[in-house]
Amino acid sequence: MSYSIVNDGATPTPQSDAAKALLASVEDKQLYINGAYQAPVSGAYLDTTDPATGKVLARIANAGSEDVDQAVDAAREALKGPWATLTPLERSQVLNRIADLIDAHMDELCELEVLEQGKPFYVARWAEIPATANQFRFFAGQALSLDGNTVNTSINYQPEGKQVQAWTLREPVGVVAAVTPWNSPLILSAMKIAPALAAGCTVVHKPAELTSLSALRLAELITEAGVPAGVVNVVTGDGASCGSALTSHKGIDKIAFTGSTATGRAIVEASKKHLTRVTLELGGKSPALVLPDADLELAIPGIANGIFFNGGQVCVANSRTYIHRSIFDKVVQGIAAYAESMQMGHGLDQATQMGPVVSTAQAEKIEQFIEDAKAKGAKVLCGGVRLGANGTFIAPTVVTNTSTDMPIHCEEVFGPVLVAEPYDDIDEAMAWCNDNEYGLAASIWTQDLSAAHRLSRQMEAGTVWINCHSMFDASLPIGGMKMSGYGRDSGKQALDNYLEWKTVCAVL
Ligand SMILES: NC(=O)C1=CN([C@@H]2O[C@H](COP(=O)(O)OP(=O)(O)OC[C@H]3O[C@@H](n4cnc5c(N)ncnc54)[C@H](OP(=O)(O)O)[C@@H]3O)[C@@H](O)[C@H]2O)C=CC1
Ligand SMILES: CCCCCC/C=C/C(=O)O
Repeated sequence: MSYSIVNDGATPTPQSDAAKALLASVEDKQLYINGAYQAPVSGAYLDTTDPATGKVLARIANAGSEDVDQAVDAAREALKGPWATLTPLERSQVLNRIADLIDAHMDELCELEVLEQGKPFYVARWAEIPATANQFRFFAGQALSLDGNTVNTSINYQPEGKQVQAWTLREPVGVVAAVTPWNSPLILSAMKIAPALAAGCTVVHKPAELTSLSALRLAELITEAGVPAGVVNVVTGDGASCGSALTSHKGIDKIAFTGSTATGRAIVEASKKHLTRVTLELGGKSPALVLPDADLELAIPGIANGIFFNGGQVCVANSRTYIHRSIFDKVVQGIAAYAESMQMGHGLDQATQMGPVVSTAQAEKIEQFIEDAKAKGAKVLCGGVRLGANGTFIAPTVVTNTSTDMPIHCEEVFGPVLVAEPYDDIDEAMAWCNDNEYGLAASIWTQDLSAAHRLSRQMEAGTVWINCHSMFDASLPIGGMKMSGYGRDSGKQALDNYLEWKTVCAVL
């Protein structure tokens, strides 16, 4: 099979003025602090490029510790009011307005993400950016029901004519550092900013240095919706200086992170100094377990989409699949045919089903996983090649004949690479599913409901899908077990990350 990229990955003309401006000239983008743009103290900037072509789109400010100090000060000041003192209904209305503004700027936000991240337009337009708006809508609803409890205590203290009464209050945890990655920039930012705002917190957001443009635009829309200055601030720059200055800052009360397990560990270390609260949504190596009775009309495209969506750069991607031997050939051939039919191209090309991965470095890393597996005897059923002027396109790949200790089989590749292996015994297959340091997600493909229930209980994963994979909704908590982190984004559970319990015990 020879692979090709439509128009050699050349950039089609975008629709929005914002995207056109990015392609027309290289602007310096500043830090968004206290409701206004300001230059970084150091005057240092980093290039943001289109991964499909390598073209520089803009230069983002590389914030240092003095800039981070200013952003944290602004967020601390904003904590005093009026944001946290608005009524729940007022906060809820503002969150709904943010969602409406995201919808109103849909094409612009999609094109920004496509240009800086590489994703196909349909991924942004039909999944991630609508889901970003829905995070704000969901948490607009949650903002209306931040209830404490009244408590019947057993305190044996009854001064004459008085009684002990106790109750709990929910209060914002304070200033939140939201540190987010490059794979799905806006939706993963919204998963932190929306519940933080619903709880009455203020935020300093540090987006990934590769994909900061859409985060800056979101901050502008948040201000336009009526969020007061200083409530949401954006510090751009590299993780080593800007990210670590933020996550080790004394003025931060809570760190909400999505990204790699290695960086998650560094953040936990940084948080120890001030005992800052941390939630972590980290890497994964999620299995798809296919039983002999699976509906293959669902399973074949479902598993293919579960790994090839967004070029496999999804924390929950089903990067391993264990398929009953009786249907193994049929399933892997079906997935390989799906892979080979995928049109690679620039994300702005409406025909594109798979764009480039985010950077040349990421493409090299993925290529190394494939080459290492080949050298150790793995068989590449399709794909396995790196293409494109910028070397950033990886053809959708299916690999078999691997062993569970090969890096491609047990480590997070974060690219369009599926490991597929046959099994004979379901207990052995379940053991393979759980024999991994990660525990983020899994899927089970069967028409036997009893088996689905039983196996979902055995799976060591924060989310188990049955006859589907990567189904997200703002109402569904997402997060991991084991080395995939702790805490949950999305769902009403996510609000707990941003709220403190206060106990009031009174003699009245
Ligand atoms: N779970 C997920 O959704 C994701 C998983 N990954 C995994 O991680 C691998 C590497 O990707 P990578 O970009 O390095 O991901 P990182 O985890 O390093 O990046 C996530 C965010 O953390 C920031 N960061 C980096 N170092 C620090 C630090 N010391 N303190 C505070 N913040 C920091 C990054 O900044 P900067 O902008 O400088 O990168 C970015 O904003 C991928 O191949 C993939 O396997 C990556 C992204 C998302
Ligand atoms: C419909 C929304 C798609 C969301 C993709 C979320 C990615 C999560 C992650 O990689 O952490």
